[in-house]
Amino acid sequence: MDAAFQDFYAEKFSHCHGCGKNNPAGHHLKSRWDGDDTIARFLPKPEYSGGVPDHVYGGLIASLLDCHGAASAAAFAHRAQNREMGSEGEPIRYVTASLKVDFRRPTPMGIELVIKGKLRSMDERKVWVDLTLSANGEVCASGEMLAVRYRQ
Ligand SMILES: CCCCCCCC(=O)SCCNC(=O)CCNC(=O)[C@H](O)C(C)(C)COP(=O)(O)OP(=O)(O)OC[C@H]1O[C@@H](n2cnc3c(N)ncnc32)[C@H](O)[C@@H]1OP(=O)(O)O
Repeated sequence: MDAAFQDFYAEKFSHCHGCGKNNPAGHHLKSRWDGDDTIARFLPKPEYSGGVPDHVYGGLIASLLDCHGAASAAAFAHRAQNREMGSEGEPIRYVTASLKVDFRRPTPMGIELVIKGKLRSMDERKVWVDLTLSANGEVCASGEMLAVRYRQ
C-alpha cells in the first residue's frame, strides 16, 4: 500500500494521539489520496463506545476528522505546488484552527469507518476542508475544517 501522508511527518510531529506513529497508545490513523480527494479507514476498538455499546463515541469521531483533515490540508497544499508529500524541499504542515462536526446519525461499532476529505478552498496560509465519516456507505458525521499552515 502507498505511504500515508502521516508517514512523512517529521519525528517531532509524530506524537499525535490520533495519527502519530511515535505514540504507542494512539490510533495511528493513515490518510491517503483517493483521486482528488483523500481517504482514511479506521475500525474503532470496543472501548470507544458512546452512550450505548453499539455506537461510537463522538469524541473519537471528531478526533478522526481532526487528524484526517489536517493531513489532507498538507497534502492539498503540496499538490497545489505540484509536489507530493515527502518530496524534496521544505515540508508543508498544517494544524487545525477550527473544526465543526455535525453528528448526523449514530455511528455503528464493529464496522470499518471511512473518512473522506475534499478541498473546499485554500489561500496562502489557510486550507478549508470538507469532511465526512461513513459506515456501511452512510454518512454518520460530517465536518468543516479550517487548517492553518504551521510556521516551523
Ligand atoms: C504538524 C502536524 C501535526 C498533526 C496535526 C493533527 C491535527 C491536530 O490535532 S492539530 C492540534 C489542534 N490544533 C492546535 O493545537 C492549534 C492551536 N492554535 C494555534 O496554534 C494557532 O491559533 C494557529 C497556528 C492555528 C494560528 O495562529 P497564528 O499562527 O498566530 O496565526 P493567526 O494570524 O492567528 O491566524 C492565521 C489566520 O487564520 C485565521 N484563524 C485562526 N484561527 C481561526 C479560527 N479558529 N477560526 C477562524 N479563523 C481562524 C486568522 O483569522 C488568520 O486569518 P487571516 O490570515 O486572514 O488574518
